[in-house]
Amino acid sequence: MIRAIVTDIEGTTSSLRFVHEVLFPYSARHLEEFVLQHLREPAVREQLHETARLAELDPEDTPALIAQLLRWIAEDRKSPPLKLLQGMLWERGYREGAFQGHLYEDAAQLLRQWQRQGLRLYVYSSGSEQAQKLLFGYSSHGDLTPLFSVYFDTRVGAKREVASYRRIAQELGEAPGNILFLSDVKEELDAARAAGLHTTWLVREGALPAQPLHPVARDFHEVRLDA
Ligand SMILES: CSCCC(=O)C(=O)COP(=O)(O)O
Ligand SMILES: [Mg+2]
Repeated sequence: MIRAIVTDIEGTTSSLRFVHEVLFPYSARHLEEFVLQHLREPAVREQLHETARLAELDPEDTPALIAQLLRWIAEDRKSPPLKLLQGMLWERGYREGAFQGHLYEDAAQLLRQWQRQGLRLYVYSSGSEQAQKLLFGYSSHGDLTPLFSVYFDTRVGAKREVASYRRIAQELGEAPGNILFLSDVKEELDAARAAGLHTTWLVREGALPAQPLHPVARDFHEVRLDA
């Protein structure tokens, strides 16, 4: 019996286009200014040090670190220090009304309905916890943060690793068989299923896979909880 739903964001609750055409370009435009303005803040320094460690750069060479972070944005690398810095700098964009978090109508409707039915709702995204809370807090459907109990990010592990889903189940105190994971990425679903979770593959655009190895849904209305 499904008691908890863990959802991905990009391509699942929210459009790829919003992330790639609004959020990522905003972070690319504002990264240098943000880093230089907040260089002395421990939270920012820590992520610059982590960038230097991962990219084998001099931690004092700020221009090289900024260039590395900009390359990671262009490559859509889910690098934890980049994701944490993006969360920090998107805050201004949301607060100033430069954009709202995109949420599909069906996702907003069904998430509310599932919560009313007594299901526990969680997010698991490569975007940082702060970035996730901003997206749902300043969403096109209002503040949806009260819907979710926990926001998991890459601190629990990478989304294509089986161990990450085992850890999530453990942290939720739920048997994996009571959890449904929603995502648009097959490799994430494969990892979740290998950990014993139920899965549903959101295919919002394009042709449905010929022989899907996971239950498929075009939108949240088609997600089945009787797995
Ligand atoms: C939730 S923050 C914006 C999305 C983002 O930065 C990202 O990397 C999306 O990753 P996901 O795991 O939700 O596909
Ligand atoms: Mg996704």
